[in-house]
Formats: sequence, structure tokens, C-alpha cells
Amino acid sequence: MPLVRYRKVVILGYRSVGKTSLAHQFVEGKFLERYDPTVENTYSKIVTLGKDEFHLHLVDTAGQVLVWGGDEYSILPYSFIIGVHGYVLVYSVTSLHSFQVIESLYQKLHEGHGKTRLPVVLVGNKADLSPNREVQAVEGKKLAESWGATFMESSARENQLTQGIFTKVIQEIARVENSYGQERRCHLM
Ligand SMILES: Nc1nc2c(ncn2[C@@H]2O[C@H](COP(=O)(O)OP(=O)(O)OP(=O)(O)O)[C@@H](O)[C@H]2O)c(=O)[nH]1
Repeated sequence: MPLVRYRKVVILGYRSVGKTSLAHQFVEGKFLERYDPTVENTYSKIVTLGKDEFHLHLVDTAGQVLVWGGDEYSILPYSFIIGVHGYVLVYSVTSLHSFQVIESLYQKLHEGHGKTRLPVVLVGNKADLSPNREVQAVEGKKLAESWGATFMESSARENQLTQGIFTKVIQEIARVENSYGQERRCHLM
């Protein structure tokens, strides 16, 4: 029997950027038209990648949590840091503000993890609303590159694109873990 590896991934981003819609599309295969602000939801799915099986535990957070206390994104609960293997950071291509929030959020996560390299997939969602764009793809790509992370644009309406995000984050976790292994081997030599 193949070993099933557990991976906990937290989805973060500003209000209404499509975090729940992406998680729902990924797990249920359906798009959610209605906006219902999230408190916090978790989803589980077994993902098979080649010969490996992963138990992906997704935490869909409330965008609202990033504006508590009037001081935007100043508070990051420990549960967003401890025991988390990777992150899907989501902004909407139709909201420059949501992109700015992501930049600041990443810094908080980076600090929370002692400035180690983080497995992150940066997602510019709502790409189907391109005529209302406030963030160009090249800006998202540049930001992700500055973190050594992966960048994707997506639409929660599109199942294939959405599957790609969560597959990618599992691959990113492996990539970062392997890079640490290599760094350690280098230090020993
Ligand atoms: N056109 C379009 N609409 C989307 C997309 N993703 C989400 N939406 C819509 O945007 C609204 C907000 O989506 P949610 O998934 O609830 O957003 P959220 O980030 O979870 O919001 P919070 O719970 O406030 O954190 C809903 O009406 C969705 O139908 C997308 O890719 N394209």
C-alpha cells in the first residue's frame, strides 16, 4: 500500500478574492456564485501525484481576519504558522488592494517562520474578469519570483486551473523540503 503523506495548506488572502470558491471547486468540482463571508472552513482530499498519495488538509481562512482591530493584517494567528506545510496566497486581479495585502501578508508569514523559505503558490484569481483588471500578470509573476515561489492566474470557475493550484502547492512543499536537504548536505561537507 502506498504511504499517504499528510499536508496542511492554509489559503490566505483579502476578503472576497475567491478563497472559498477555489477550495470548493477543488474539492466539490462546483463554482459558488454566492458570496458568503467565511469564518473558517477545512477541507480534506486525497491527491494522487504519480506514485505518491497525499492527504491534503486545506484551511480556508476568513479574509475578515486580516482586518480585525482596524489595523490591517497586523495579527496572524499561530494556527496559520504552526504545523502548516504550505500556503496558497490569493488576490483578485480586479483588486489592487488585495494584491497589496498579499505583499504584507507574506512578510508576516516569513517572519512567523523565522525567515525560512516558504512553500507558496501565489494566485491571481478572477482572471475571467480580465476587463476589470487592476493587477497585471507580470506584477504577480515578479512578486512570486522575489519570494522564490510559484505564480498562477486562475478562475474559480475553471476546474482544471483550480486543480492545478493545489497540485502545485504539494509540489512546492516537496521542492522546498528537498532544497533544505541539499543545503544541509552542503553544510556537512
Ligand atoms: N468571476 C469570478 N468570480 C469569482 C471567482 N472566485 C470567486 N468569485 C466570486 O467572488 C465572491 C467571493 O468569493 P469567495 O470565494 O466567497 O471569497 P473569499 O475570499 O472566500 O471571501 P472571504 O470569506 O470574505 O474571505 C463570490 O461571489 C464568488 O462567486 C472567480 O474566479 N471569478
